[in-house]
Amino acid sequence: MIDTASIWDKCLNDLRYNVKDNVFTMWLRPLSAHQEAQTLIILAPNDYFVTYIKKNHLQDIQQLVAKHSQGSIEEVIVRVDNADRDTDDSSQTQSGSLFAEDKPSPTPTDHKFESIHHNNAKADIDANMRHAELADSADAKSLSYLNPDFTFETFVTGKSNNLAYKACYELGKRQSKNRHNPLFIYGPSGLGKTHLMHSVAHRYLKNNQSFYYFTSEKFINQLVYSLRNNKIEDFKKKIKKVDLLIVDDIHVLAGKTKSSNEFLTLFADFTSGDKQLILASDRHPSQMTEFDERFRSRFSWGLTVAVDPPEIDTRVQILQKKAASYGMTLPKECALFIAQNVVSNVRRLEGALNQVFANANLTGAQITLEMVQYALKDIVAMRVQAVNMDNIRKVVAEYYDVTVKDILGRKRTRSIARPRQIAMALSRELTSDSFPEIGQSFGGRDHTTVMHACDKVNELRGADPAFDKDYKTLALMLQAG
Ligand SMILES: Nc1ncnc2c1ncn2[C@@H]1O[C@H](COP(=O)(O)OP(=O)(O)OP(=O)(O)O)[C@@H](O)[C@H]1O
Repeated sequence: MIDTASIWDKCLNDLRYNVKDNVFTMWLRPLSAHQEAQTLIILAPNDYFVTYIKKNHLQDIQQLVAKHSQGSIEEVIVRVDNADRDTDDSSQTQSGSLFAEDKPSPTPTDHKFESIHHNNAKADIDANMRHAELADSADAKSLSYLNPDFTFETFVTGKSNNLAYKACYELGKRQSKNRHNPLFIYGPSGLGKTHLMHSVAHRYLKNNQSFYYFTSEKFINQLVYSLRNNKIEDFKKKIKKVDLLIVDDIHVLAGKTKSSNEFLTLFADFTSGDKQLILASDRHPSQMTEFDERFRSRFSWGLTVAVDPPEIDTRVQILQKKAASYGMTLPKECALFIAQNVVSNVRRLEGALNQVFANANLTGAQITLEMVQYALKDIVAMRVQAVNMDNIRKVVAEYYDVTVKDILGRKRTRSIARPRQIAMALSRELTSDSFPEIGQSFGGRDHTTVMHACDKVNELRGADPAFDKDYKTLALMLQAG
């Protein structure tokens, strides 16, 4: 029999490579595990950890446990480590069987997390039902999990992702005339490609249409398994029955000749008639040079859409929407601070938000700008960004929704002149530059203009608490950078 410590070590080792370092350090390393009969019990420090692990990592853990225990463990349970507690309150157990339906359990003590837990439990059951429904018509093991939270309703749109959103939304309509086939979505990691594709799949489910969602890795594994067991035709027949085929991370197929050739045969089926194909990749088809021309040209047959890193206001909206979905309130200045410091990846944005909530829950602190700044000090420290006048102008411009060009320009309307004065005052406070140097850097202005700006800002800070708060927020943001 394989011993528990070695199973758990192997799982942790795999998880370390699958998640970001800060997620691993914060959420996974503190877990421990022991075995009771065929059950692996994972112990977490508190209720919030249990909820978080169940929501974000339990499925991966279940798969890894199945792999490393070679089937000797049938169930994984996550529960609070009661070693330090007087009572063994088994009501705090949350479980997820490897093969059967999850068993939702009573909630943690903090009422704010009650709603998260209930939503998750319901979502997990829904997701398992979807799994079960699909398992009737196809091999359940080949199906990736359809994330119940990845829907159009939870997706925040902005300039960076609008086209991709609209293209997917059209596909989700049963009778859409604006279908492009294949739809190819590309962009860097963590920007919502999978979220959008799952959203389409949810709509297909709602319309009683069938689909297959594969990551390329799963597709390859399934293919290899089918080839080894002489079941390749059955496998393809099953896939061809569905209305929609989604293949995530298609770039992973590069260099896998057998798998990519089999994929091409499916490609033909899904880009004709009423069927639909959606592909996602980290780069544009023209940059997929590891694939030969046959693939690259086919990938671009339909519509190719990019998802780019979201703009600051979209990042703020994403944070506030996620916070609301947890039943939490995130003050605007806190959302701005996080969005300012986590710029290019929504997954990391979520990580930062989770870190804030975990911190608030563990310490009982209220969520204020100072608290957020403290909770994210490591993330902020990593963002090495000197406080200089260019940066100050950029941050102030974003905050007040004007452009850097406006700040450097000559317009005197208050909506522009005020941010300009604030940027000058911040430059004076946060850099060692002199009045004349600041004036020079702000479009060649005289030093007296800068002195006047600093006086004005000081006066307004004394007279208007809201103005003072904005100024402090900006100073904090800049210093944190
Ligand atoms: N515009 C958005 N609105 C709400 N949530 C978003 C948005 N963009 C991304 N997310 C969230 O960010 C996380 C990462 O998104 P997702 O997994 O879809 O990224 P991806 O582009 O597929 O990344 P990868 O290429 O690494 O698989 C998810 O939790 C998703 O819900």
